[in-house]
Amino acid sequence: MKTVHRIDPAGVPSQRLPSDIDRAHGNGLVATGLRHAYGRLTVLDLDAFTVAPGDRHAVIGPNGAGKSTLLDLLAGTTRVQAGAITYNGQVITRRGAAWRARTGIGRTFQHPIVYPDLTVLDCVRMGGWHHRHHPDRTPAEVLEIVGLADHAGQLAVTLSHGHRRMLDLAVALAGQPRVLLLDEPAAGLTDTETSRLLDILGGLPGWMAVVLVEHHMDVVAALADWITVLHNGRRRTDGPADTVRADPAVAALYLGAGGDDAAHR
Ligand SMILES: Nc1ncnc2c1ncn2[C@@H]1O[C@H](COP(=O)(O)OP(=O)(O)OP(=O)(O)O)[C@@H](O)[C@H]1O
Repeated sequence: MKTVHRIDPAGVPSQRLPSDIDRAHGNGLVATGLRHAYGRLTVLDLDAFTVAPGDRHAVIGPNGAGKSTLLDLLAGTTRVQAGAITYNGQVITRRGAAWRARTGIGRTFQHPIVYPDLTVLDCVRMGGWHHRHHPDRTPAEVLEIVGLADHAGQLAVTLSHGHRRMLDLAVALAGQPRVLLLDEPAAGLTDTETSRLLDILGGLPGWMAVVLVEHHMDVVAALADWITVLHNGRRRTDGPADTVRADPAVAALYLGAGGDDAAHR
């Protein structure tokens, strides 16, 4: 199994230590050979992706690199076409998003979905429905954490963009994930909101693994200890966050591919 993780079809050896990979196999999320295509366009072709407990793993890359597709496949919101996903040693490739959420894989969305008829509190209740009898935290406590306690009775659809993002995070947290997948959580946030987000994410328990897709490098710098760089659906490189962020080739990738100048922020 280890060999699979050390070989990349593009010839880029992963820098993940075998001990990390072993940990992920026993008690984490492991994807191997994920390929995804829309029609004839292959948008993801990833040899391996591992998330061990407590990881703070950022996935970066220019627009269209396949980052959201990867999260969708890990969360089960998109069906796996090729490849395999295991979680805590159990094959979950064919399991749907609701099953995965109940089992501990939570996510937020690049474009949060808001139910027009539900209050903020009810949305969080829905997120934690499978833990309603023995929640680690009540929905009201989760709202307190994300700073939305004063908005509990408000219709979710009336929230500002920044508050919708916080609600999306609250819904995910109410599900008591062991792996939290975050799709551009800082997109469109003000500086104050971003700083609040960093406080919230920085305060997450150490056992919770976080996978962060993000263009804002300051957010990545604050949270990630490991970075995978995707380009055209493939793993361009991965490694410790400081090393990858300092790599001139990574900055060039953003600028050269017509992405924003995120690598410099
Ligand atoms: N439903 C779809 N139908 C066709 N093509 C799609 C669909 N969803 C995504 N794509 C394409 O797949 C590729 C990867 O998209 P994806 O959203 O995963 O990239 P990304 O790295 O998350 O980009 P961004 O940073 O812009 O959000 C893009 O070329 C995108 O246009």
